[in-house]
Amino acid sequence: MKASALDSQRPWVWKTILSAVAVTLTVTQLWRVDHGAGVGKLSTIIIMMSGTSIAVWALWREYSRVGKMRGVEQAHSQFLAAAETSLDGFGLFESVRDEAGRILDFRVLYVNANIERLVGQSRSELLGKTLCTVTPMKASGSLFGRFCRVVATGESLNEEFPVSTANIKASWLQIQVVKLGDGLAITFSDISGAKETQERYEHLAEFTDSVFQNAPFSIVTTDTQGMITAMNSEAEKLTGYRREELVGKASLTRLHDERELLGRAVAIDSAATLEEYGFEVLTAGAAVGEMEEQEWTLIRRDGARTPINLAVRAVTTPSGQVSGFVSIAFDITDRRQMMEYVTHLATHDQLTGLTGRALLQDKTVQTVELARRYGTKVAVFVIDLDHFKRINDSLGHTAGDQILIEAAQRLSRSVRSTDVVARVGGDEFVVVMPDITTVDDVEQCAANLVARLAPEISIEGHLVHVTASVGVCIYPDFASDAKHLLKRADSAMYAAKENGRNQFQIFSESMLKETAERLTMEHALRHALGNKELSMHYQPQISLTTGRVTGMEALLRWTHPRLGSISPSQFIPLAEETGLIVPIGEWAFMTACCEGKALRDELDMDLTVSINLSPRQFQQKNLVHVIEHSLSKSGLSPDKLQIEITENMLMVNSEHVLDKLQRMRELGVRISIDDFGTGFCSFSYLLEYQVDRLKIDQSFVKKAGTDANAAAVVRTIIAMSHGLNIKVVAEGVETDEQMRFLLRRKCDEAQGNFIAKPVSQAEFCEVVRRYANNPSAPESEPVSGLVR
Ligand SMILES: Nc1nc2c(ncn2[C@@H]2O[C@H](COP(=O)(O)O[C@H]3[C@@H](O)[C@H](n4cnc5c(=O)[nH]c(N)nc54)O[C@@H]3COP(=O)(O)O)[C@@H](O)[C@H]2O)c(=O)[nH]1
Repeated sequence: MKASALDSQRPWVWKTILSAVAVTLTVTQLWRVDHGAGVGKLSTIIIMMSGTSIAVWALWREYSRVGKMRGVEQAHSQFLAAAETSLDGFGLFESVRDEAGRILDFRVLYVNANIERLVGQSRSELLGKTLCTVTPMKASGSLFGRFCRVVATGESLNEEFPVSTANIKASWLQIQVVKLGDGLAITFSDISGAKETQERYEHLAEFTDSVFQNAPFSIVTTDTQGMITAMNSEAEKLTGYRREELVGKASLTRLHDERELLGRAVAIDSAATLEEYGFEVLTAGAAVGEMEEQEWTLIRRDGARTPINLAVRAVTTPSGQVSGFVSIAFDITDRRQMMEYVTHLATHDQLTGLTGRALLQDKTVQTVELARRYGTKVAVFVIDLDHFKRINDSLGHTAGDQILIEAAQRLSRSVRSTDVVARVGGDEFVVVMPDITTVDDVEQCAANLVARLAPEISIEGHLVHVTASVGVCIYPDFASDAKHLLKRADSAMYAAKENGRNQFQIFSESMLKETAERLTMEHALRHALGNKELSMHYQPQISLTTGRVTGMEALLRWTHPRLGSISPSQFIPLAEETGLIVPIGEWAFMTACCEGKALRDELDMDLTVSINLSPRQFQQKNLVHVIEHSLSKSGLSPDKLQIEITENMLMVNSEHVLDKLQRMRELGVRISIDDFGTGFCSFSYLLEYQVDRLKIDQSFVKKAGTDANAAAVVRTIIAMSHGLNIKVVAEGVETDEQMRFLLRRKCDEAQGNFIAKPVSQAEFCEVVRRYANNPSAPESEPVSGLVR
């Protein structure tokens, strides 16, 4: 600022400043001071603008005239320094009035450097101009009117307003207008930055509030004592409470189940109230910075209970002090129902709705644990429907399913609600009964189960008679844990089946012994192959047309050094159950192919080797490869190998069985159906799978001479097989009479002890040579002369 500009205005400036002092300035101290220049008075005056002191003004008033002049000049320069260094724009304006004394405008008397910067004009340009020409203010505008009011009333004005004019370098201004003589002292503060920050905060607050209010989950905030301080709309929906009913009035614990809070409390101070200990339980993790979520039960306003997922977080001050908590919750009724549904699906049998195998095992373990603790007994019943497979195959799977459902319902109706009823396999059920007192009770329950299952079931107009075999084992009498309890009840069920079905069997001391023997045998069987205890025997098969030996059935033999010779009917089922049949079967294949080929070569005869394949072997993935490998290694021609399978294996209609049979046929191997007549195979299956040979089951052959029905079965099988161009062999021929019967019925081949018992490879040559030296024409000579 040029000093001359102010100098010219000096008398007025002083007049106005001094009158402004009366209004806005504070005289803070007055002294009387004596100094060399004379005697005077010092006043310290602080001008407050926008809440800040813009000038500290010391007035030294000398009593002498010279001193007076000097003091005025000094005060003048101090004011200038103060105004010029102010961070705000500062200006002095005098009223421009018309003749009637009305204010028309305000003339610029003084502006500081910040005003120059704000309006982008120099001081020299501004001085003498009026406010309405320098700013967008209109003399008719309301702001102008308020300025006039300041002059008229002496009441200062403090306002904030946005700036829309481009030539003013601020977007928001705060003005403080004070009357100064017949004019105004105006402080312009650029508050654009503060406004921007404020706007940002307001925007953020609005955004946060909108997020809070519109969040798709319930949010409830509390203070550190648990008092609810805010809740969003979703919280209102979830709890059923309106905000005003809870905010500032209730603790978060109002929304929780007292017993649940109590149950999860680690330790409770006896003097603590529900609000205190409950809130502590809810926020225990959050208070130490944990981010865990838990499932709780929310108690709604109407008392209804809703499962919720609740996450509680602590709100902390910048210094790390917990200032409150935020609880975020959502309703998990659907999720829980879904989980329950999925868990039910996974743990229950879909057809009958009964407990499934895995859950049964868990429940049995729990029941036994409780019985152990309370010294009670547990009975486990394994129930297997008799001949269910036969019914299923003959009536169809839909009927089979209905029978299973009916059986499940009958069982459920026969037991207490605390008992467990499970379906663990196709037609196998298990009942677990806790709190059994005596063995008599168990017998009664078992008899009851057998009786309740026995009545006929009406299926699609047919009355089906389904019986059941029940095996029972009692804890702790015959089993010390759940695993053995289930296993032994299963063994007892098999015993019931062996005893004739439609009955129950309780696991006993003697069965315990059998089980122990079985375990010994299982252990021994595991080492049989490695210890070279297995061998193959061969039983000749003869043609009933030529009387010649046409082939032999390879049969496994096991001789244990201590247990002696063990029958295949004993160890083959065990090998199947344990899976040992796979390595044993592989060995049997290779041995039979090699020895069979050697016998063919040694005897120089066109002999076919028959080998048995059990159902478990069909599950072996590389079965076809095993056969192929045995054939290539032995050199046996594939068409000289007969695979013997039971007719029920054709009926399972499973992909893996049918595919393997097809691939065996492609190799050139022959397929023979063993024990024919005992299963449910229809002739269409025989054709479909291009079966080469049928073996009439020994039970029919043995009775053929004495039992008309058996004879009819044998006759029918032979006649129908011939009609289908399938060869027939009768097995288990033991007598001359049986042989004659078969000859008369034109059976193709025969096998049995009457011809020769199964013998070792070495003995087989001798048997065949003896037979070849004594050939008999089957039609003319007694067949008993064939082999001895
Ligand atoms: N998967 C495999 N199973 C095999 C194998 N070797 C045998 N087995 C199966 O074991 C079951 C019992 O066999 P086994 O004790 O050897 O009995 C066979 C014959 O000895 C017996 N047989 C033969 N003729 C007569 C007779 O006149 N009377 C009489 N009481 N028994 C006789 O029959 C059995 C042969 O039956 P089959 O197999 O149905 O032709 C048995 O089921 C074998 O299949 C093997 O290597 N793998």
